[in-house]
This record gives sequence, structure tokens and C-alpha cells, in this order.
Amino acid sequence: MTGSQRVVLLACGSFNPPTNMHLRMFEIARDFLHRTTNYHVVAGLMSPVHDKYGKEGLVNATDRVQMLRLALNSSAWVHVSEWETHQDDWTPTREVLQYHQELIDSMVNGNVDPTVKRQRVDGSTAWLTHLSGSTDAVTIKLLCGADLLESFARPGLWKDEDIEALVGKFGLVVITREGSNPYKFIYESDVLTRHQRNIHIVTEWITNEISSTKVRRALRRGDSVKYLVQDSVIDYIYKNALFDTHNKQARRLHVLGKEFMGPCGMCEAAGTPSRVHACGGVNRDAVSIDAATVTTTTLPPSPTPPPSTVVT
Ligand SMILES: Nc1ncnc2c1ncn2[C@@H]1O[C@H](COP(=O)(O)OP(=O)(O)OP(=O)(O)O)[C@@H](O)[C@H]1O
Ligand SMILES: NC(=O)c1ccc[n+]([C@@H]2O[C@H](COP(=O)(O)O)[C@@H](O)[C@H]2O)c1
Repeated sequence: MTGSQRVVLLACGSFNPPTNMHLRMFEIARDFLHRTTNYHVVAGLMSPVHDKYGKEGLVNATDRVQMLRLALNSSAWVHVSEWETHQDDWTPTREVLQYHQELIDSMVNGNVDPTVKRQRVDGSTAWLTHLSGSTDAVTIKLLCGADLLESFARPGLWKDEDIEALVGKFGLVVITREGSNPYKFIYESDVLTRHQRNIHIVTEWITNEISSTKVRRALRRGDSVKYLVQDSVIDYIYKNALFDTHNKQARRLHVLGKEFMGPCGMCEAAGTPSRVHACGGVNRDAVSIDAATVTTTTLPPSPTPPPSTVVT
């Protein structure tokens, strides 16, 4: 695209778990920027936060990275950056953007700064290779929901100089969320108003208030999260008993009309007899599981779904 400026959109967050709305953010932002600005979005990055961020209920980074990888199998242009998760501690968002901009500078833009001691470029930076082959420089912008923008006002959460750098140096692409008013928020902030040209507010008309919190709540209750989260991610969550789904496996498998043949690694490790697992998983002859009670029922042969033994 001639005359356009190449950008990478980077979203920071817990992604605990990644939802379809996290993925949609990138599509919405790219459409908007291509329609209304001279920017050409060449890649998207999702940077899951370090375990030491310490948010309640945060599952470990290995699982969050894995879920993101599975979710992003459906995207040709958005990738996971594991860099944050490999640091010794939590990294402020400004430094996350700075690191990725320097990485792009040295690998794509040809501005190698010898004073910058670069971290090892790992497999998760393969996305960079797609950006070579053009002399147009690539810059990075923070992609976020309006709630993240509004968190700038929370006392002690963000340093003033970090906010200044995020809006002044990098720029923001903000997706509206129910209950937020980013225009008013910018109006009320001197620093944001000063850099308003660098803040792109994208009104999402097809509103969708999926949040990881709501997905975790549904999982905890054994409710379906299908069509809120990618199927591969749901499978991963149940397989690894994340988000308190440990005792919900039998219920889900009943709903799906499937059987759970294999024992759960945790139950095996705990030495539970293999026929009925404390996790709710069962071998072929046993089912009907509740967090409190375990009843044995003989199942009809596969593939007929088991009788309605779902425990409410
Ligand atoms: N429904 C949504 N609409 C717009 N932005 C969203 C939406 N859900 C998440 N985001 C944005 O995605 C980024 C990462 O979000 P995060 O992982 O905190 O998700 P979340 O769903 O808001 O999480 P939680 O519910 O655990 O607080 C943030 O910038 C957040 O504002
Ligand atoms: N000062 C900062 O740089 C700062 C403060 C709060 C949150 N954040 C980031 O914003 C994201 C917020 O994620 P959650 O909405 O899941 O809390 C995380 O990536 C976190 O690192 C950064």
C-alpha cells in the first residue's frame, strides 16, 4: 500500500481465558484504521501478562499462552508474544511496547541500536519475518478496550510518564465498551487531550460484552461457554481442569453426549481408583458425578449418550 504507514497492534491483558471478543478487537480495529486513517495494519500481537501480575484467579502463563495459541489458530495475522511471561516479574505496559518496538526496529526497520541488549529472539517472533520485504517503517500501537483507557485514572496504577509515552510516543486504539465514555474521559484529561490525535476511538456497534470474568463465572457454574470462546480453548480448559472446571467434566460430557474415557492426570497422581475419578471423569462403566456425590451407573454401549444422569 503506497503512502500508508505500517503498524502493529499490540494488546496487553490477562486473557484469562482469551475470549472471542479479544479476537474481535483486532478485526474491529483493523477495519477502522484502514477505513479512516492512512495506517496499514500488518500484524497483531497478544501479550499475556506475567503470573506475578497477581490478579485473582489468574491461571499460569503457560496455560494462558497455550489457550491463546489455540484461539489464534483461526487468525492469519494475530500472534502471541510470550516475552512478558518470560520476564522475572510483571512489566509495565509502556515497557512492553518499548521492547516490541525495539525488536521491530532491529529486525524490520534496520535501526539496530548496539546499546540495546536484545533478548533472545525465540520461536514466537516468527511473525516478524512477514514484515520484512518493505522499506516502510513499522510502528507499534496499543490496542485496548475503553476500560483499560479509563483505568489510567485509577490512583497509583499507571505512572504519569508511562501514560505520556503510551499516548505521545506509541498511540492507542481504543474499542468502546458498554458503560464507558472514552470521549468524555479524554476531555477530562489534559495529557490525553494533548495527544488526542494519537488516540483512535473505535465505536463497536455490534456490541458484545463478553469478558473473561463472565466466562470464568459460567465455567465455575458448569454453564456452557460455547460461541463465547473458541472450541479448542474450551477443550483445553476442561482437559486441564482450569477455572474450577475440575468437578464439572462429567456434567459437560453428559451435555455433549460423550464419554470421558481417560483418567485425569491429577486423580491418577492422587491414586484414585481408575473407574470413577474424583475429577468427575469416568471410565466406560461409571458415570453420574457431582462435586459432593459419586454414584455408579452402567452406561449403554458407545456411541449412545448416557441416560440423563446429569446432576444439577
Ligand atoms: N468485550 C470487550 N470489548 C472491548 N474490549 C475488551 C472486551 N473484552 C476485553 N477487552 C479488552 O481486552 C484487553 C485485555 O482484556 P482482559 O484480559 O483484561 O479481558 P477482560 O475480559 O476485560 O478480563 P477480566 O474480565 O478478567 O477483567 C483489555 O484492553 C480489555 O479492555
Ligand atoms: N502501569 C501499567 O503499565 C499497568 C497498570 C495496570 C495494568 N496494566 C496492564 O493492563 C493489562 C490489564 O489487564 P487486566 O484488565 O486483565 O487487569 C495487563 O496487561 C497489565 O499489565 C498496566
